[in-house]
Amino acid sequence: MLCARKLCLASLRRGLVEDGFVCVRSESIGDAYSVLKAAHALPLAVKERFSGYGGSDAGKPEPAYDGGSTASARSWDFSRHALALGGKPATPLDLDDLFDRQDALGESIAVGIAEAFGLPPRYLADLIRSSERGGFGIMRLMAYPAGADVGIAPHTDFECFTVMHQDAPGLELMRRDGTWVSAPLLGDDGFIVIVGDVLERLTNGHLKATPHRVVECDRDRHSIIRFHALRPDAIVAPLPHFGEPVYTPVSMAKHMRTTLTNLKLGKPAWDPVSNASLTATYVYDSPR
Ligand SMILES: O=C(O)CCC(=O)C(=O)O
Ligand SMILES: [Fe+2]
Repeated sequence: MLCARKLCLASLRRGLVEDGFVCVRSESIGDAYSVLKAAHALPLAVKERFSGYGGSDAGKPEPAYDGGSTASARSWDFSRHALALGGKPATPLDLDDLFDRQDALGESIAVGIAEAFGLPPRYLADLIRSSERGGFGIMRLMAYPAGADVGIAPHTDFECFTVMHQDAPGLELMRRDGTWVSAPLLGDDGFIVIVGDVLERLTNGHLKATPHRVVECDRDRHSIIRFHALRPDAIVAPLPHFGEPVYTPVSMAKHMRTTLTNLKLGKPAWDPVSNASLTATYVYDSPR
């Protein structure tokens, strides 16, 4: 008979391979949405003083991942690693406690994914955090005003995996068969985990980065997103037991730099014709 742990790992594996996402239960998100709403309600002049705020109201719109649409998303972004752009403070918020809780959940998920795919249990967990400052990657506290046509255009996330929470419907995920499904509302303690570009590359395409988008909402919507990235110097290359490599090696830092620079140059991250991510399969001529 299969033990509970094995069943759990088998359903994690099946969900990530076949659907591209899984739902997990954890500690409640608590009062994070009241912090988020208060931060979004700050006057524009205040928001402009912080590097971590982005939105068209502050002249820093969310990139058009598909090269054409205008996203309504506004976001307070926070990271413990390199987000102090232009010498401005990142946010007026104290987000350390939420970030720590996200780190703890991310670590459990990283161990689960490693075990589910036959890797040493701490293989990913040790790459997604530094011992001094905690987890890599960015937390986003997002707001989508009611009524816009596009909340956020289709894309895949550039990091290893993403943990998502929403307070209203709007997030859609593309399944492996190309159909879009609405992400479920899971209550205070339920989170959606999706695959990022880095996990696709590490598994040599065994897992595919999960395309997702936020569609028009008829009421204000908020979400709390956490990207789990690898340490910047980690080389992302297909692991040997996933067969003959079909992805080129690249450092985490270079993958981020390349995807973000391309977006700034107007090169989309998503191909609306083939309905597929462009970033997950970038070909690199050198890892750094
Ligand atoms: O708000 C959401 O649910 C999705 C946000 C997202 O996809 C992103 O920030 O990359
Ligand atoms: Fe995303």
